[in-house]
Amino acid sequence: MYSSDDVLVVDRLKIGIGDKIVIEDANLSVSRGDIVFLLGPNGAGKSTLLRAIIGLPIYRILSGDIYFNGERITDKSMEYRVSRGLGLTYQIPPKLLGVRVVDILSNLCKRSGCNVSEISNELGIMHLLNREFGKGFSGGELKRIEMATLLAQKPRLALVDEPDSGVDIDSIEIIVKAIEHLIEVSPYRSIVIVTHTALISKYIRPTKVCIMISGSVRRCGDEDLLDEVFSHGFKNMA
Ligand SMILES: Nc1ncnc2c1ncn2[C@@H]1O[C@H](COP(=O)(O)OP(=O)(O)OP(=O)(O)O)[C@@H](O)[C@H]1O
Repeated sequence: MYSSDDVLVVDRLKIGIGDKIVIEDANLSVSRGDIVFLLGPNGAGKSTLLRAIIGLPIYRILSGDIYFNGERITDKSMEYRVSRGLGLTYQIPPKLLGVRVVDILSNLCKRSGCNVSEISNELGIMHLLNREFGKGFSGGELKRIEMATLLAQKPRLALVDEPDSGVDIDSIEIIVKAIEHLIEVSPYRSIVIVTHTALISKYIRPTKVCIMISGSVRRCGDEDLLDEVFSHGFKNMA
């Protein structure tokens, strides 16, 4: 069903949070060289899908499978998946709230062999390094810090959740450069980006656009699908 070129395969995934079914029968495949944009209305389950792929424990896999680089990772821990090279915007555990940004980046760089100053310069966050993670950042500052934590993981495949939301027109160029950098460090030259806006597509052309509605991926196509969404919305795709 899937080709040997596939880097990530999500096969008929059903996800529950508590008693609620949030993802129903979701399929997604990412091949070498794929720049995948995942779009969909609010509450469709896009963030949940990314978090289930990375393996955050509250997202229970009820059925279906996830394969990364040919290996079935459905039952593997988040730590294992990250060690294999999957990366999602860093989710700060509550016990680390209050830790300085520089300490979090240093910790990630120690593992991956990156350079905190280089990454901080790239994202323009040098002046934020000594502030506490999770406290009082503007939306745009937070996005740049999140992108820095993702770059610091040097993931083989980055899953990027709404990098362009709440980001001003000047900062979007910084975010776009970081995304290009993530594609460069990916041995597959692949990435998955959840986005709501056309803003990012002005700079980065998707090779594949997928539409998620009510917990399942309804359609995938080429970048022309973006025009359809921005002209007609998601109504006709349900
Ligand atoms: N921790 C949680 N507990 C209960 N319900 C949750 C939880 N996380 C997500 N959900 C629910 O799962 C559904 C999908 O949410 P999700 O955040 O994945 O959607 P989304 O497509 O990313 O939306 P948006 O575009 O608004 O960011 C929503 O109905 C949401 O309320």
